[in-house]
Amino acid sequence: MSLFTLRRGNAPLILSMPHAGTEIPKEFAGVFISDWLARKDADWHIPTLYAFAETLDATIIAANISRAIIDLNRDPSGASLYPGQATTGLCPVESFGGEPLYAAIPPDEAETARRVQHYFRPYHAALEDEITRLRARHDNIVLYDCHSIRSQIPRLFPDELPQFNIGTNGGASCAPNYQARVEVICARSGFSWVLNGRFKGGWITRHYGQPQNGVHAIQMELAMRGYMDEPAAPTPENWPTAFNPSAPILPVLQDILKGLCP
Ligand SMILES: N=CN[C@@H](CCC(=O)O)C(=O)O
Repeated sequence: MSLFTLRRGNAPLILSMPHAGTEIPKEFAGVFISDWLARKDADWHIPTLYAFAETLDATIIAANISRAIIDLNRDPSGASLYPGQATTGLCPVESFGGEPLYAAIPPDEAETARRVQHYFRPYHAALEDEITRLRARHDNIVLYDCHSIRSQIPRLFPDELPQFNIGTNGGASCAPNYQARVEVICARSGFSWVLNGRFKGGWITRHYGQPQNGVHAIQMELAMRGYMDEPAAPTPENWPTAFNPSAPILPVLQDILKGLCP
């Protein structure tokens, strides 16, 4: 089983999809209460939604392994993304909604360290290599971290999430003009949007976003209603729903990536 899928391009644009994975390696058979629960919070259909980025010659790296094994968008030290707020951790022990994931004992320190070595490091080594490769060709590159989440998860946010949630770590992860390009397109799209609202950018955005070194990172958290139906209460019978190939947000995403990759 390959841990991630990599498409190398030559444009100054990398798409990272750390939560695209839905595979549960055999060694985790019986570890979770159910594999459906372990996969429930995946960023469903994200590689399909952004497949058009190949025509821009973007580099695309997408995880194949479920975030329940290890979360590629968390600090490998284990530090919380949002101290004091509800969130999920490096080796999450519960779903976004707070349901316990493990049938028996959750991972201890040694098991977490093993997963970091075996499942976390390879994705980040590949991502770092791609950043280095493209920076050698371009003075400035964009790392666009692709995410999506169900529109309503009361444990994480009280109201329905805006359609487009742009995260730049409070403006620290990219130069102002990159952030502005995305803001302008979202503002004229007619969809709801917010900059550095509930989702400010996870560890990938915060860690790799170094505008002073020509690496501009932006996280885009999409509300899933923009490209798939969302049942009021997901169950194994009704979730995940299919990808909507006529997703109304698709032209907006195309404009955003073209704007970041002129
Ligand atoms: N769909 C995933 N969402 C991201 C959000 C990161 C953030 O909290 O800003 C995640 O959990 O990593």
